[in-house]
Amino acid sequence: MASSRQLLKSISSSARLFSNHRTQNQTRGYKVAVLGAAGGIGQPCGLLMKMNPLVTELRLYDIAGTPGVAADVSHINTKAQVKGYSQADDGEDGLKNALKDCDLVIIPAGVPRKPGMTRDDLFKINAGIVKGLVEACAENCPKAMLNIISNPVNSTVPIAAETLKQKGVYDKKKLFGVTTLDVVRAKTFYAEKKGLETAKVDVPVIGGHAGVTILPLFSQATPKAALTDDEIDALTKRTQDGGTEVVAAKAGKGSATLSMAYAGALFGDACLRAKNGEAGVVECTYVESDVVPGVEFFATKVSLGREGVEKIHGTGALTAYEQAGLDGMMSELKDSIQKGLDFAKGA
Ligand SMILES: NC(=O)C1=CN([C@@H]2O[C@H](COP(=O)(O)OP(=O)(O)OC[C@H]3O[C@@H](n4cnc5c(N)ncnc54)[C@H](O)[C@@H]3O)[C@@H](O)[C@H]2O)C=CC1
Ligand SMILES: O=C([O-])CC(=O)C(=O)O
Repeated sequence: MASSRQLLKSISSSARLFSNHRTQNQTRGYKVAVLGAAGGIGQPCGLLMKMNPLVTELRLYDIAGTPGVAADVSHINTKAQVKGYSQADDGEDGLKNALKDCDLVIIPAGVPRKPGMTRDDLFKINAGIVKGLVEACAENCPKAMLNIISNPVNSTVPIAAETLKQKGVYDKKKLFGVTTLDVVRAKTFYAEKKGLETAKVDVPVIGGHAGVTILPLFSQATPKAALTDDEIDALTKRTQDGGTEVVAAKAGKGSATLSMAYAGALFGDACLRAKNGEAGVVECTYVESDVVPGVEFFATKVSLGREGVEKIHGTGALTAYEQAGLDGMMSELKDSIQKGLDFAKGA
C-alpha cells in the first residue's frame, strides 16, 4: 500500500496543482477569495486552493459557517494564510474584507439543482446572488480575475459583465465562466472508452455550460483514437448530461461538488500560473468572445496571460456532426445571454 506521502505526491502530480513551472518563473504570492466557501463546492475548493503554492492569502466567505471551515483548513501545513469571513459574524464588512485587493475571486455561491430542474431554473435565485457579489468585487478588487461557477453560467457571466460595466470597471480579459468540469468529464469518458491514459488525454469543449450548449469536440481529441459515429454521439450526450447524471445519483442532495471543486481549483491554478508569468497556459473557458457570430459569450480554448485573456482561439475545423451541434445550441445560448443582460440592466 502506498504511504500517505506517496499518495499525496501522486494525487498532486496527477492534478497538476503543483507542477514544476514554479521553479522556472519567479514565484509571487496571490490573494484568493472563495465566495460560497461553506458550501458543497466551496469547502473542497478552499481546501485545494490552500494546497496551491501560489496562494499566500486565502479568504473564505459565505453567509454563515466560514469561521469553522477556515479554522479547519488553516491547520494544513502549507504557506497560505487562511481567514474566514461571514455575513453572520462580520456584517457587511465580511464581504468587503474578504475581497479587499484580491487577485483572484472564485464564485461558487448560490443554490444547486435538484432532480427534474434545469440549470436555468436556478436563475431566479442565483442571478441576484451573483450580481450582489460581483458588485462587491467591483468595489473592493476591481482588477481581480473572476471565476464564475454559479449556475446558470450561460447567464451569470453576462450578468457579471453587465454589472462590472455599470460599475465602470469591466475588463473582458478578467471575467471567466468556469467550464472546466465539462472538459474534465469529456477527457474521463473518452479515456475510459478507448482505454487511454486519462492524464494524457485532451478534449476541447466549446459553447456554454448547459445541456446542448456543451459541445465536446472529439474530432480534436488527443491522442487520436478511432471512434464510430455511435460512440461519438454517446460520448457527446454523456458529456452534455454529466451534471444531470450526478444530480440524479445524489437524488435530491445537490449536484456535482467534489469534481467541480477539482475543476475549479484546476482553472484557478491556471489563472494564477498565467498571472505569475508562465507561458503556454491554455484552458477552455466561457468569456466575452467574437469567435461565433450572434453570441457575445462563448467557450473555446483561451490562452491566459498575466492580465487574463491573451488570445481567444477559434473552434478549429468542425465535423458535420459538431457543426450541427453548434447550430443547434445557438438559440438557447443567445436567449440565456440576453436573459442575463436584461436582468442586470433591470429590463
Ligand atoms: N460551473 C459548473 O460547472 C458548476 C456549477 N455548479 C453551481 O455551483 C453553485 C454552488 O453549488 P454547491 O456548492 O453545490 O451549492 P451549496 O448550496 O452546497 O453551496 C452554496 C453556498 O453558497 C452560499 N451562498 C448563497 N448565497 C450567498 C451569498 N450571497 N454570498 C455568499 N455565499 C452565498 C450558501 O450559503 C452555500 O454555502 C450552484 O449554483 C451550482 O449549480 C455546480 C457544479 C458545476
Ligand atoms: O448539473 C448541475 O446542476 C451542476 C453543473 O453545472 C454540473 O455538474 O455540470
